Amino acid sequence: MSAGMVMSNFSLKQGHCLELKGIIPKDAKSFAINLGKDSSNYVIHFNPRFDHHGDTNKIICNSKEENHWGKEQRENAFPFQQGAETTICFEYQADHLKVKLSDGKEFNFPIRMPLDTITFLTMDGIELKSFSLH
Ligand SMILES: CCCO[C@@H]1O[C@H](CO)[C@@H](O[C@@H]2O[C@H](CO)[C@H](O)[C@H](OCc3cn(Cc4ccccc4)nn3)[C@H]2O)[C@H](O)[C@H]1NC(C)=O
Repeated sequence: MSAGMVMSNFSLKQGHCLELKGIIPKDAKSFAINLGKDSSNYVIHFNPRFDHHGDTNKIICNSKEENHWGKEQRENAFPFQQGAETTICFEYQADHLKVKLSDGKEFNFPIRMPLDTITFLTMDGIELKSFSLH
């Protein structure tokens, strides 16, 4: 399993997108991408599950404030394959994040805690290939 990657030397400002390309391990049960302020405060926990916690081929999103999880949001779109590369864009807007998937599908996730810029990223269970801000 890919060890967790942490990045904190960037600023995703409102109106801009963060594009991440990553390789999903062949044996992945799930992977997670977290964006926010620090390890206790995520504006989004993006957690595609192949087979984990009773979820099969579902994206689970949530927020975390001072280490407390919020309400989960489940998405049915699931353009992920174990062993393959994927590209995900996170567009930061004032009251939501627009998440754009590699098959062109997209969904919104509400911003539940105000944050001027997103400066913290962790990736678990997926190997980062490229990171770009637009
Ligand atoms: C019905 C009563 C039980 O509800 C279940 O409660 C579980 C425990 O709270 C929920 O699972 C948690 O959901 C959170 C989001 O709401 C996070 O996804 C929790 O995982 C955090 C986490 C990250 N990591 C690192 C990681 C992630 C992926 C791959 C490798 C390492 N390890 N644990 C994950 O353990 C799970 O989503 C929830 N299921 C439902 C249907 O609500």
